[in-house]
Amino acid sequence: MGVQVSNVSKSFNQKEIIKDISFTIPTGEICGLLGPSGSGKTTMIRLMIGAIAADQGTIQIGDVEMPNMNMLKKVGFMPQNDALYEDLSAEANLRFFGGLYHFDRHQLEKRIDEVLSLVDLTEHRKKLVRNFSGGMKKRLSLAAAIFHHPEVLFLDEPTVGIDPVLRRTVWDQFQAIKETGTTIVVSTHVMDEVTECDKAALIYEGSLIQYDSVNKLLEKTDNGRVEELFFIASREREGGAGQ
Ligand SMILES: Nc1ncnc2c1ncn2[C@@H]1O[C@H](COP(=O)(O)OP(=O)(O)OP(=O)(O)O)[C@@H](O)[C@H]1O
Repeated sequence: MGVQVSNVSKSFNQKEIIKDISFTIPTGEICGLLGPSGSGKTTMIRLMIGAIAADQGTIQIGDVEMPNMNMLKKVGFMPQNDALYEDLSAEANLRFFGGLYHFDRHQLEKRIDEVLSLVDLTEHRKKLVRNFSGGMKKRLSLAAAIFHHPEVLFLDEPTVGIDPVLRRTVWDQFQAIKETGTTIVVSTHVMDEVTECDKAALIYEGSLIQYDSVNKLLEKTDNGRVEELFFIASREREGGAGQ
């Protein structure tokens, strides 16, 4: 399923945080939401999953307008701060999250084995999450987010705080999930990660400054680095403010 964002705006306390954003993510692609800290990436994800309602505009997943409770069964979400139970083991966490999707006992245990293997945590399944490293927690959160075979997966800064080697492993896992036909929306402020994505939405101070395939975006730069597009936007803002 694809995602369509049409003229979406959102304010908090009279301050416009998302400013008239539109873009369309085709089915089965990885779309990066890139932007500096505070630019509005998390807010955009919360709008897309229907956790908050837009003030203006519409968001559709497939042909269903969000927020929509039924669509949540087809959507996976990995929040920025891991929503795991520290006092439970990895497998007990998954049993809890899996239980929310009404799997029967046999399916539940089978799926726990599958997702633990996918994120390479099988040998740590009995360990309490409290004793997990940051990277292990990220991988377990990913396992929970994909547990119910979502058709669209939203990942909010999934690689924050994990080392470069593990980052590679995590991206390999996202690519493997994409190969199953899942659409992935992933926010990051690590500009180099754009090359892992098919498309990227560049968000700056709540505005969408660019949306295109990653190849085309990089062609717009002199040095092949996407940061340049943010520098240009920032200079244009400053120039505009001075006029
Ligand atoms: N519920 C809220 N109430 C008031 N302000 C909010 C709320 N949620 C977000 N904001 C503000 O909106 C702006 C964008 O925040 P958001 O978390 O979407 O940015 P971000 O790009 O995800 O940043 P980061 O990478 O640091 O997580 C920030 O100024 C933040 O303080």
